[in-house]
Amino acid sequence: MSSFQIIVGSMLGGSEYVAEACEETLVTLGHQVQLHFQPDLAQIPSENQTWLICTSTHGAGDYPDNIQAFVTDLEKTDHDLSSMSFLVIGLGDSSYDTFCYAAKNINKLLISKGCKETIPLLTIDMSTDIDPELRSQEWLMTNKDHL
Ligand SMILES: Cc1cc2nc3c(=O)[nH]c(=O)nc-3n(C[C@H](O)[C@H](O)[C@H](O)COP(=O)(O)O)c2cc1C
Repeated sequence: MSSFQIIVGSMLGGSEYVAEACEETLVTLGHQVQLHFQPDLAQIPSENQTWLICTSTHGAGDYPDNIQAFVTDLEKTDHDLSSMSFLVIGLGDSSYDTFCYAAKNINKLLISKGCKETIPLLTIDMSTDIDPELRSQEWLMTNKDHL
C-alpha cells in the first residue's frame, strides 16, 4: 500500500473530476489518498509519498492559476525529495502548439528534483477524448503493479 498526495491544477474543473476519479480507483486498490485542490507545498507530505499531479494547461502553455505558487515554491525548494515517487496526468488540447506543457514541465521539474517517475506521463487530448476520468482510471489499473 502506498500513500498518495493528489495535487490538482485546474481552471475550469475538468482536472478536478479526473483527480476525484483517480482517488476512487486508488482507494479501491487499497492506497491512502489525500486530495489538494489549492496545493501549498509547505502543507503536503513528501517523504516516502507518491504524488499524483493532475493538471491542465492554460494561457500559452502555462500552469493553471491555482498551482502557480506551488510550482514556484517547488522550483525554489532545497528540501530533499529523493524518497518521493510521482506520476503526472495532463489535460490539454492538441490544437495548441503548447499541448499539455504544464504537465510536461512539472514532470521534468520533479525528475530534476530527484523524484522517481513511477509511470510515464499520461496526456489526455480533450479535443478527442470524451471520457478523461475513465481513461485515467484505466491507466492506473493497467499500471497498478507499479503504484
Ligand atoms: C484560454 C485557454 C487556453 C488554453 N491553453 C492550452 C495550452 O496552451 N495547451 C493545451 O494543451 N491546452 C490548452 N487549453 C485547453 C485546456 O487545457 C483544456 O480545455 C482542459 O481540459 C482544461 O482543464 P481544466 O478544466 O482542468 O482547467 C486551453 C484552454 C483555454 C480555455
